Amino acid sequence: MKILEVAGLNVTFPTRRGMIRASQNVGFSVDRGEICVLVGETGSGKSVIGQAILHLLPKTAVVSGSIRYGGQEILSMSEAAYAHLRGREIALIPQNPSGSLDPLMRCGRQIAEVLECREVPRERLSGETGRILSYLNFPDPELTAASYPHELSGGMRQRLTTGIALASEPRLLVADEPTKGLDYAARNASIAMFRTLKEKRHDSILMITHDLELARLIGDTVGVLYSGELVEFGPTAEVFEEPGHPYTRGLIAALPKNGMKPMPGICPGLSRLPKGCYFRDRCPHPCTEGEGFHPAMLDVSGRWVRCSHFSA
Ligand SMILES: Nc1ncnc2c1ncn2[C@@H]1O[C@H](COP(=O)(O)OP(=O)(O)OP(=O)(O)O)[C@@H](O)[C@H]1O
Ligand code: NI
Repeated sequence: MKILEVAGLNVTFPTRRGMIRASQNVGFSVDRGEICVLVGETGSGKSVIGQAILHLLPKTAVVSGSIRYGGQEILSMSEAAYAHLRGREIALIPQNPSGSLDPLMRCGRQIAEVLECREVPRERLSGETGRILSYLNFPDPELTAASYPHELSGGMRQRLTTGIALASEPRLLVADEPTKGLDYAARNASIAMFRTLKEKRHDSILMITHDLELARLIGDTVGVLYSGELVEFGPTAEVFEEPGHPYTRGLIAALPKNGMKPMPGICPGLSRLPKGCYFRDRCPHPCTEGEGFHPAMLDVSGRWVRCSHFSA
């Protein structure tokens, strides 16, 4: 059962430097209880997809395509109608936790406040707050509940914002770079938390990250973005074991554990994309088709790859 279905999503920003095509014909879906991870280098259009799902794109953005949540079209929904979904049904775990935490309120209270908004009865408040805290991988949840945000580490603050998002019982969580700027230990704590959410609560999560290893560790499915479009999408284990697109192969080879072999070249600018294959200039095996023909996403038994040479 699909909770999220994105189809033919285009997001363009008209600017003085031309049209920036931040998202092009993006399509993928997320099943209930599944973690889907979108990866790609900076500027590849990851956050724009999250913003489109959350109705957070700036008014200047030109948007087309379809985003369905639980079968209901939400991309064209009015702001008034969408306001009923935001936070309650679809919640964002923001990249910067400081902006969403109240510095003057104890951490446990910040979760309890959201529960109060949902009219959770008084006698169940502390139990419910404790239950949410237990998912967040804090060494001492009670101590954390009694602390103020400035007394927590950056990683703990990030996990607390996830707890605040969970308190409204959303059915879909969108996490934009939840591990950005965290050190090794904090990143591992965050990964453990997302694993718990998946295993114990069966949360449906769309995660946006540049961290390929994070995708491998927690994603059920992974989508690889390049210059505003998906070049590969499929079950995580399959994509990592047998990447179908040369860009995915390059990303995997560039991981530290694989010898950190950098990919030569840079991606083309989003305001002057070439006519054919966007990856052609960097491709180790550039084909003649890719010169003038833009490859479509090919579906080979549930794996989607945007390369004329892909076959399973
Ligand atoms: N409001 C905006 N106006 C103009 N261009 C924008 C706007 N928001 C995003 N863009 C452009 O759209 C492209 C995609 O941006 P996006 O933030 O989705 O990238 P990203 O993959 O999330 O990168 P990062 O890893 O750095 O967060 C970028 O080229 C960016 O400059
Ligand atoms: Ni981003």
